Amino acid sequence: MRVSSPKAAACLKQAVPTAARRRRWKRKAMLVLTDVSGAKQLSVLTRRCCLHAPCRRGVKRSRHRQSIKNAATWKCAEEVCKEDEIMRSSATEQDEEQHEEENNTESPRNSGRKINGSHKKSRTQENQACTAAEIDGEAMYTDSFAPNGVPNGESSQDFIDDDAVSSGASTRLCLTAVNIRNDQSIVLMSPSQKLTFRGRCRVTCLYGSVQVLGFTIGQGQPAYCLYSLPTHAAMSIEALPHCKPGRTKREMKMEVKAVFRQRVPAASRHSLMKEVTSSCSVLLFEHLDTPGTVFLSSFPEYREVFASHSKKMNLGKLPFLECSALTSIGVVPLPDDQGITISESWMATVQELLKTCLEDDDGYPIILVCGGKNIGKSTFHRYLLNSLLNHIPCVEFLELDVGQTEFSPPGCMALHLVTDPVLSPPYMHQCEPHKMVYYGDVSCERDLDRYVETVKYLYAGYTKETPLIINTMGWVKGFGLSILVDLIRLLSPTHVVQLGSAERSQEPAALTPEFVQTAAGWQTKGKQHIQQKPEPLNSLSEEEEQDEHLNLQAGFQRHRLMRVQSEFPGVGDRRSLKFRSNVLRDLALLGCFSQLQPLDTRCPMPLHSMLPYQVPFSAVALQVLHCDVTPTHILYAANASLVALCRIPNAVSSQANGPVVLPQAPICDCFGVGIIRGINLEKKLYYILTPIPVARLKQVNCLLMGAVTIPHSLFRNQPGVIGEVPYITSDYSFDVSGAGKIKVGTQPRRRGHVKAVS
Ligand SMILES: Nc1ncnc2c1ncn2[C@@H]1O[C@H](COP(=O)(O)OP(=O)(O)OP(=O)(O)O)[C@@H](O)[C@H]1O
Repeated sequence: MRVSSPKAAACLKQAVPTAARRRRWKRKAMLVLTDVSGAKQLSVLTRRCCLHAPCRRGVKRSRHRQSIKNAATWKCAEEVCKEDEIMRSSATEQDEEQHEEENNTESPRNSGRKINGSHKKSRTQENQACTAAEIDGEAMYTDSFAPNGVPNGESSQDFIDDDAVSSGASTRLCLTAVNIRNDQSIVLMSPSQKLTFRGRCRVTCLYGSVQVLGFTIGQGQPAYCLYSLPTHAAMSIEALPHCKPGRTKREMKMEVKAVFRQRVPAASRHSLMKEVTSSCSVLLFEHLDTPGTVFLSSFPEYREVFASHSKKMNLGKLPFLECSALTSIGVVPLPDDQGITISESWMATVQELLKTCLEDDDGYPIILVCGGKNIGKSTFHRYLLNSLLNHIPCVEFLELDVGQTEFSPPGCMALHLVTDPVLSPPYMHQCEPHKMVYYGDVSCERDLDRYVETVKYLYAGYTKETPLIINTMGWVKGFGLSILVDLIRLLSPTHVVQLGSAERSQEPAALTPEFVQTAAGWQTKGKQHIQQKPEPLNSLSEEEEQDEHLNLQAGFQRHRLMRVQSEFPGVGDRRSLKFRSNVLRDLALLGCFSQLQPLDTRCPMPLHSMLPYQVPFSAVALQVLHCDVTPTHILYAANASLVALCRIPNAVSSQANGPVVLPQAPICDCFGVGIIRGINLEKKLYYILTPIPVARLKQVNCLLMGAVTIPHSLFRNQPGVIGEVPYITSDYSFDVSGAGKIKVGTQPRRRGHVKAVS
C-alpha cells in the first residue's frame, strides 16, 4: 500500500510507536505493511487505498467502482457481484451449478481439482465423457508415436543403463510407453515394476492395478490426479501382480486387447498389442493443468515447481530417464532411489494398523503420529490414510500441526473427513474442513493454553465412526514434549506412532504408556506429580480441582507405542530440504486462494482483479490473536491482512460508529481464510476476498487476525496494473511511523512463573 498523501503519513505517525517506525530503507522494498503490534501487519488506511482496488483488465474502473458501491451484508454482496458479471465464477451458488455442468464435460487439461466424495460421481462421468470424445475425436489428433527416436507406430520400450544413472546422465526407461494423442500416453507395466517420476498427470488404470503412496488404483476406478512436485520426495507408481481366477492367460490378454480397442486409436494399437502380457497393468496418462496449477505457476517464484519440461523441472543434478512418451505430457521418470523410502518398521506399522482397523471389533483406533521436525510424519500419515482408504470409505484426520497443515490453511487446527486419497502436496489439496479453529500462528508457543483448549474443542467433533489419525507438531522437546504428553492424555489414542531416525544423535524419549503416565504435561499432571502432592487438608483449591478433572478426563488409557525408523537420505535435517517451511505455507495459502480461479485454465485471474465481498462493520466482530491491539488501532491491523472467517455463538452487538471489537479471542468455528483488501471508512465496509462458499459466508460473524501473513508474492505480482501498484511502493521512507517491527518474545513461561510474576 502506498503512503503518498501527507494525511496518510500523519495518520500512520499518530498510530504507531516510534520504535516501530525505524527500519532501514531498502531500494525497491515492496511492503509498507509493517508490524504495529508485534504480530500484525499494518497498512495505512486512506480512502484512496480502500477504494482504488485495481481493476480487472478490460473492465472499466468506473464500472468496477460502481460494482462495489452498494453497502450490503455478505448476502447482498453476492447479489451485487452477480449483477456486475465480473464476480469470480466459483463464488455464487448459480455458478457452482454451472461448474458442475462444466465439470461433466471438462477436458482432461481442466480437471484435477481436489474432489471429495460427493464429486466422485461427476469425476466418473467426466471420464466417460472423455472416453466418448476420445473415440469420436480420434481423427482430430495426430498420433504422436515417436518416443526416443522410434518411428511412428513403434513402442518406446527401453532399458535402464545403470552406469548412466549413477553418472547422472539421462538414460532410457524400461517401460513400454506410447504417446497416443497430443496429451495422452499409454504405459504398460509388468508386476512389481516401478515408475518414479516428477511432474503431474491424470492417471486412469485401464487394466490390472497399481499402487501410489499406499493407494491402490485399479481397473474401473476413476482417474486420479498425481502431483510429484519438487517440494517433496518423488512419487512412485508400482504395478501390482494380479490374476483373475478361472481365466486363462489367453483370455486375460484378450481382455487387455479389448480395452485397447476401446481406448486407443487404431494407429497406435498395433505396437501396444505386441507388448501386452497377461499380467501387465495398463495405465492411461494424461497431461494435467488445473486452475490451481495455472494460478500458482503464474507467480515467477513458483514457476519452477510446476514447469512441465524436464529441463525446467527443478530436477537439479538428478538423473532422469529418457521417455519422450511421458515427458511430452509433463512426466519425467527418475531412478527409483529418488522416491519415498519405505523402511521395514514403516511397512510393519502400516500393516498392523490396517489389520487393527479392519479386524478389531472394539471400536476404531485413534492413531497419533508424532516425531521430531522433518522426520517424515506427514509422508507417513499420507501413506497410512491412503492405505486405509483402500478398505474403508472415510477416515477422520485431526490436524494439530499449525505450521505444516495438510488440508487446511496454515495457522488453523482442524478435523477433516478424508474420502479421497492424498496424492499431492498439501498446497494442491486444500479443502473444506469438518470442523476448524483458527489458532492464528504457525507455532503454538505464543499461547499453549489456547492450543490445548482448541484440541479439546475439535476432538469433541470426532464422530468415532471411523479411524482417527492425529497429526502433531515436530516440537518434541521442552514445552513441546509437555504438550505432546497432554495430547496423549486428553485424546487417549489407542496407538502412538513415534517416528525417529538412527541418524539423529539425540532422539526424544520413547512415549511409552509408563513414560506418559509419569511425565509432566502442560495442563495435565503425571501420576508421580499427583502422588507427591500432600493430601489436601480441607477441600481442593480451584486449580487443584481443575487438575484432578483434567487427569480424570484424560483417563490415562494405555496406548500401544509403535516406533518407526525413517531411513531416507537427509532425514530430520532441515538443510536437506529444498523448500523451507515458510515457502510451503505460502504455497498452501495460494492453494486456498486458487479456488477462486475460473475453471477455464486458459485465462488465470490475478487476485487483485477479482471483486471482493463487501461486509458492513456492524455484521462482524474483530479480534487480533496473540497480542493486544487497542480498539482504536484495530482497523490499521485489519487492512490488507489475512483474516479467518469465523462464527461466534453470540450475536454481534453493533457499534454506532466504529468496528465491533471482541473483548477476548474466542475459540470458535472457522470456515476458512480471506484477505481484507480494503476498508471504506465512510461507508463502514470491509472488502473481503475469500474462496469460502456463499452458504458458509452467511454464517460468518467474526473476523480473527493472527500472525499468519499474506504471501508476499501476491503483492509483488499484480499483473495488468498500470501505474502505481497498490500496496507496494518503492518510494517510502522508513522514518514514517509503522515502518519497523516490534519483536515480541515468544518463549512461553511455566504456569508457576506466571504466578510468581503476578
Ligand atoms: N520416507 C521418505 N522417503 C523419502 N523422503 C521422505 C520420506 N519421508 C519424508 N520425506 C521427505 O522429507 C521431507 C519432510 O517430510 P515430512 O513433511 O513428511 O516430514 P514432517 O516430519 O511431517 O515435517 P514437519 O516437521 O515439517 O511437519 C519432505 O521433503 C519429504 O518428501
